[in-house]
Amino acid sequence: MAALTTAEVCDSNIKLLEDGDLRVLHPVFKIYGQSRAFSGPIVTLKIFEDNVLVRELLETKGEGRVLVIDGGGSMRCALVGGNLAQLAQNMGWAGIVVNGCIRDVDEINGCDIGVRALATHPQKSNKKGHGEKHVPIYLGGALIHDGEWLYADSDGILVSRTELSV
Ligand SMILES: O=C([O-])CC(=O)C(=O)O
Repeated sequence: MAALTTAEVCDSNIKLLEDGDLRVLHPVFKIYGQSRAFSGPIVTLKIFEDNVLVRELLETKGEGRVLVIDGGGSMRCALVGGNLAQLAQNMGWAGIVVNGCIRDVDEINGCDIGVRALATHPQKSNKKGHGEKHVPIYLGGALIHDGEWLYADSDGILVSRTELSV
């Protein structure tokens, strides 16, 4: 998205915003990772304090996709750490957005992906494997479907029903 900022997208797509085809996530996410601006097709994941499925997805080829994790906003453990961020980078994911916490922030900030999360937490999550992949999730005030497109930069995060032309 080098040539296109989220602000410009908002300014030039008022109709899409009104219709809900383009949504702005609430400004509650902090910015981590080397990539301050990133975009790609969304893979959704719904989990709660259990990150086994995060690893399962990040072990597949990212192909420029963005993993969007609804972790229920839990402030009690981290769903992504340095190892998973490194894995995401190695597998070609563009970014990870977490409605929840992350840890190993110094390592994550060294990874060549974009990461957004609510906060940091030093404790790891459960490892039972509970959760659902590719389901609709409600995150940052927006309903998000697997396969929609995410655009993030320093100003915010957009979700679009379709790919936006850049
Ligand atoms: O494995 C975890 O639970 C998360 C983590 O610490 C990492 O990715 O390094």
